[in-house]
Amino acid sequence: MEKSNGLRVILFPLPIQGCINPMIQLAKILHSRGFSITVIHTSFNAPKASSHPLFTFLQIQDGLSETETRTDDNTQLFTLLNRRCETPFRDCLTKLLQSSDSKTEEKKKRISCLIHDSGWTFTQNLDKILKLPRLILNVYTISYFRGHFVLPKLRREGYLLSQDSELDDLAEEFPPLRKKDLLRLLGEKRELLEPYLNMILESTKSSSGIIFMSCEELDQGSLSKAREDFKVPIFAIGPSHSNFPASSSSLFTQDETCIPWLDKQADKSVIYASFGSLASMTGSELIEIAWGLRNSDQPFLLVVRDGSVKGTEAIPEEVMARLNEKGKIVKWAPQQEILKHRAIGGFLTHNGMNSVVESVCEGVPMICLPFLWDQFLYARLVSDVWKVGIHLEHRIERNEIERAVRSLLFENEGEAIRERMELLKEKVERSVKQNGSAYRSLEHLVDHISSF
Ligand SMILES: Cc1cn([C@H]2C[C@H](O)[C@@H](COP(=O)(O)OP(=O)(O)O[C@H]3O[C@H](CO)[C@@H](O)[C@H](O)[C@H]3O)O2)c(=O)[nH]c1=O
Ligand SMILES: C[C@@H](CO)CCNc1ncnc2nc[nH]c12
Repeated sequence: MEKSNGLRVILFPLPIQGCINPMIQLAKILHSRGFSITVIHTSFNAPKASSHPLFTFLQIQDGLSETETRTDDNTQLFTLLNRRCETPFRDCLTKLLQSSDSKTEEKKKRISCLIHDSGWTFTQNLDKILKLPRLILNVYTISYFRGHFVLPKLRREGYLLSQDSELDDLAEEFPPLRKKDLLRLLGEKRELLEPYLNMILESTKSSSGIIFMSCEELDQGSLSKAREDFKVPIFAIGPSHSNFPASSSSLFTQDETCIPWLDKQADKSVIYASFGSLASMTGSELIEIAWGLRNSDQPFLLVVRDGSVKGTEAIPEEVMARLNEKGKIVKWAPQQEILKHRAIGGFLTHNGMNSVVESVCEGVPMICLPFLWDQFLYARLVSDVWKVGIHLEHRIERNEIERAVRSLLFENEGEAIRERMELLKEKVERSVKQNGSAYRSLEHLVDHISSF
């Protein structure tokens, strides 16, 4: 760890697991470069301060009620958060800026900038008052971020298909999505999509720079295009999961019995299945997934997050007994440790950004079952572009899942996928190592922040 460089950075994550993890990771990276870190966070989904004794945490009151947090319209949730947080955030930051002029040793560190999730849009209203450089942390791939601004237009025009046969075709409007993916994406409940995306675009363009946790190796061609689009400095600092694990920022309690259970399994034999912190499914979909895994006759570790199954359908006891012969079902798992484990042979995933990147960094091939939003795009990157996974094509059926597991573990297709995954993993590793493209981008970011 380098010693302090006398500068403090203020971080402001969006309060969902998939956004907290990359922000805490960024905090660890910047801290290792000598920056002091203050994290401002909402009371909703507050990160555990005690897991990060080196950082300062400040909580603001978002005033969200239980029911307001339990919506299936994510855009609505983020819009509401933006409305509720503007005043408490401004007050909190103003106080901080004032006290950093004071003389105590710790507070003397100069606040150099604010880095917030791209989903916070009210912050641009404060630029004039606070006069603090503002950078955006973007948790998407560059390709998704650039591409997704077209969604409101497609929605307005009523993106439709005339022929069933077109469903598998590439969606020219937003490659590498296929038309069927785009239909699913546009079908999501998102009442406030257009105004929200407009505000994200404005806030991004008026920022002092954008940070992506992706890199050129994962986002071929998009980086130069994004520089043209947004006209602000862009830093693609890459995923550095091996140096800075994300699991310490978990909002849920991890089931620690997973690792001893994995220790008893053969090399590359286990399918790990998990679907992130937002996706939900019906009880019968869960049962199809569980039977698909069970019928493959391979050991499996399945995460069923509390609240992720719609309705009250629990897995019937006699089914549970059959599942337990081969599998282990937990509520939340130490995912990164699991993906690192020699016993893991594949990852049945919803393709959230963090899960995909963690899987690539550990070289674990995937079976793709995206549920929403950006997940559809990463699933196509995995299956159609990088070719390091098998896509279930949105069919949640036990036979399909069983077949995918067998192909991945025992057939030529799986062998080829594993070879390509090994190459992709090495490429990304090289990128974050000294003189790699992501490494150099991080150096530029550190210089940029230090220059304010
Ligand atoms: C289910 C489960 C997850 N995790 C960790 C792994 C990941 O770092 C993190 C989940 O992040 P993701 O894989 O991106 O998934 P999720 O939480 O759904 O992420 C949301 O945010 C992501 C980033 O915006 C989006 O790409 C997703 O579409 C969106 O749903 O939580 C665990 O450590 N244990 C678990 O059991
Ligand atoms: C507000 C954005 C950053 O610009 C958070 C990223 N994650 C997400 N953003 C919007 N809708 C989502 N549905 C699931 N995850 C989502």
